[in-house]
Amino acid sequence: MSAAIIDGKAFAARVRGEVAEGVARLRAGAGITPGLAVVLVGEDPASQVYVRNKGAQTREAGMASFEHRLADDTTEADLLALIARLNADPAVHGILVQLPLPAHIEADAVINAIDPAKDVDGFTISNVGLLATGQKAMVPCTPLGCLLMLRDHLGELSGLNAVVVGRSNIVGKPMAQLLLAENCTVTLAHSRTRDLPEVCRRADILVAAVGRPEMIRGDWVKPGATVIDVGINRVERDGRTRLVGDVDYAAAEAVAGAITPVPGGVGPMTIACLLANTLTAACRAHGLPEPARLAA
Ligand SMILES: NC(=O)C1=CN([C@@H]2O[C@H](COP(=O)(O)OP(=O)(O)OC[C@H]3O[C@@H](n4cnc5c(N)ncnc54)[C@H](OP(=O)(O)O)[C@@H]3O)[C@@H](O)[C@H]2O)C=CC1
Ligand SMILES: Nc1nc(=O)c2c([nH]1)NC[C@@H]1CN(c3ccc(C(=O)N[C@@H](CCC(=O)O)C(=O)O)cc3)C=[N+]21
Repeated sequence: MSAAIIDGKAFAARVRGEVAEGVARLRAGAGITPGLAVVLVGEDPASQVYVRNKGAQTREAGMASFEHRLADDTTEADLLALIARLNADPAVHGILVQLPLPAHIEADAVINAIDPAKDVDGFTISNVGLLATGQKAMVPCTPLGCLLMLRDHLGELSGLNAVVVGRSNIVGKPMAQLLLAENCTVTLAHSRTRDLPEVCRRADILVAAVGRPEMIRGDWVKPGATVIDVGINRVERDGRTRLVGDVDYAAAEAVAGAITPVPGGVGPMTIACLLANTLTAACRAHGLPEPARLAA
């Protein structure tokens, strides 16, 4: 039996459609246009692709997009001054600072300078704390996208064994929090985990967020499991650059019950959730009802 393919690209298009409807209602009803500011420091080519995609999709959803591209040698003080301006700008409802930042800038200081109400990435300590304590927060886009796909595919998640491989602040840890809030039994695995294949084989839900091309083999996957592949890895194959995930897709697909492809899985959902969070932030800023279906 081969796995159902969870079509993140199609799902993301649906989510963006719902966001666009919400934006149109907000503009017509209250005269408010949600605005997203994206800040990119330096020239990282992958980041440039994402920033371009985000800008185009933001405008397509009827929102305002403000892009700030800063030189590699921008000082932390200049970046903090820009954040302060964006915090104070009523046309900006969401602020995203593309990571990683250059090494001479302290990323935590920059992130925590963002007004939590505008922190559409959900990376500030305030939003992290709200999520961890089960309070209303801005939820990080990648884990939120994974959760929406899991709910859509599985319905009820309660009681399932979930294994998240990777414990980063931007993916692994918030993913674990969201699955815990869904009453999964959560294991958070990482580079020091003993016998990772055995740990993975216990998973009804396996989320891979490692950054190592095709590390998760087919025989690490429990038959029938739902596999969410967050990894975006560029590899050279047959003289061409290709995008592969953290999961050996061909092998896992033969065992899993369902699996997300790379590309066309988690990536497009991340951007769709960023737009959803921006709409949510705009609604909250004006005390208006927010789009419940697009939240955690
Ligand atoms: N689709 C999307 O929208 C997004 C995709 N990504 C992609 O997801 C992947 C992960 O990103 P991110 O979370 O930022 O990565 P990080 O590099 O911040 O974290 C990687 C995690 O994987 C763990 N790890 C590394 N090697 C191993 C190993 N051999 N066995 C088990 N665990 C291991 C690390 O463990 P330890 O903590 O012990 O070092 C760490 O916790 C990347 O491919 C990235 O490009 C990221 C964000 C969004
Ligand atoms: N502050 C911050 N927030 C982020 O959310 C953030 C970040 N920094 N830094 C980098 C990572 C990575 N990330 C992706 C978003 C979309 C795709 C995406 O759309 N991927 C497409 C393919 C795109 C391609 O061809 O490269 C897909 O998987 O189908 C991928 C990766 C967000 N990140």
